[in-house]
Amino acid sequence: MFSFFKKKAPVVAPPPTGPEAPAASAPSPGPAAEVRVAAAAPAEQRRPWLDRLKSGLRRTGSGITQVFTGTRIDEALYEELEAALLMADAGMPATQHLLADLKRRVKEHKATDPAAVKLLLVDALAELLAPLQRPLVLGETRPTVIMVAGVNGAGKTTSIGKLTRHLADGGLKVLLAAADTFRAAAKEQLAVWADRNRVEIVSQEGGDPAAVSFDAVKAGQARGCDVVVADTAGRLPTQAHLMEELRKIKRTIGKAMDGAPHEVLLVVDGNTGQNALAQVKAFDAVLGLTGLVVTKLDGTAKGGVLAAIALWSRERDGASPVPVYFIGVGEKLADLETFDAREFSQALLT
Ligand SMILES: Nc1nc2c(ncn2[C@@H]2O[C@H](COP(=O)(O)OP(=O)(O)OP(=O)(O)O)[C@@H](O)[C@H]2O)c(=O)[nH]1
Repeated sequence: MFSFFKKKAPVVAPPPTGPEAPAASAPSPGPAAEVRVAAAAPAEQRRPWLDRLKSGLRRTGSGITQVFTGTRIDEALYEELEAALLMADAGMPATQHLLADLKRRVKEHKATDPAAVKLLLVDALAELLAPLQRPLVLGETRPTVIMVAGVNGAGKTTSIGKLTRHLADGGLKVLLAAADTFRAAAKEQLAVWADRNRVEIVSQEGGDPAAVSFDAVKAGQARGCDVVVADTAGRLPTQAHLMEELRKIKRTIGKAMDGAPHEVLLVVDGNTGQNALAQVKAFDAVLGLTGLVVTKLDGTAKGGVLAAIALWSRERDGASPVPVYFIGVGEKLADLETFDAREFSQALLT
């Protein structure tokens, strides 16, 4: 379970008075909303999630943990580990990074048995993944505008649905922009997930996705929404015209509200392994990503891609790492959770 917790008391601007007050029709940014942070529930409430995460990651983890069932720490063990990490789609740079770091730790701790080395690998992986762990913060502006992109079937709509439920449960007013104007069922899918009573949707079948997003942001401002989430149609990064369309959606959202979108999220299917890393790089080059959601880590043998994303993220040209806000291990509401580097490493390897 995770919730959106209040971080600090609301900063309420005094209502404008006197001759400088803006005309009633002028758009007003309104008072700053309460800042909310996607935060994990207390440890004991998180236990069912940990069990799901552990079982979801079993296929990725088993190949790696098998390396540590022997009795000796020798070059053969490291070679096997290298092969296992590559099989898990960690990629060569992250694999080399982890091996070098692990050897250093083994020396430092004078570890003498494979079980102890495995625990040192948990530490090495947790440290590599740590920069990806950052909570999603909402409410620094009102509305906070979140644009969501990804390839077809990555799990965008499902993840938005789950996220929206958490937001609504946290008492936040959410408006969805069905900017996936290609797929007729996309709007209905959003509506089903998002609890019709509490979440409003701006859509326009067959319309221009940039126009839908613009209207949604304007509607979100006018209706005093806390969050506007724009769901875009799936596309491959090789489809230049569709990537250009994404750029246009982002630009148009910026015209509707200064500084928006405040978050540009990419949803990637963890089951696609190294391909997911290629998607992250390509979408980042076009959009400038602020966060990731990694879905379908259940049942995949390629969950090592998170290590590859972490290494790329840490070396990202002059920019801060792109955090993984949420990971998904199934289709149910409870299967989407905040990402925790140590929790992930432990679930994978122990
Ligand atoms: N096993 C598993 N399935 C998931 C997960 N997240 C989403 N799915 C499923 O993946 C399928 C595609 O999800 P959608 O949310 O429709 O994907 P999308 O990215 O919106 O798809 P397009 O709009 O076609 O681009 C659905 O059947 C989801 O239930 C996950 O974490 N694990």
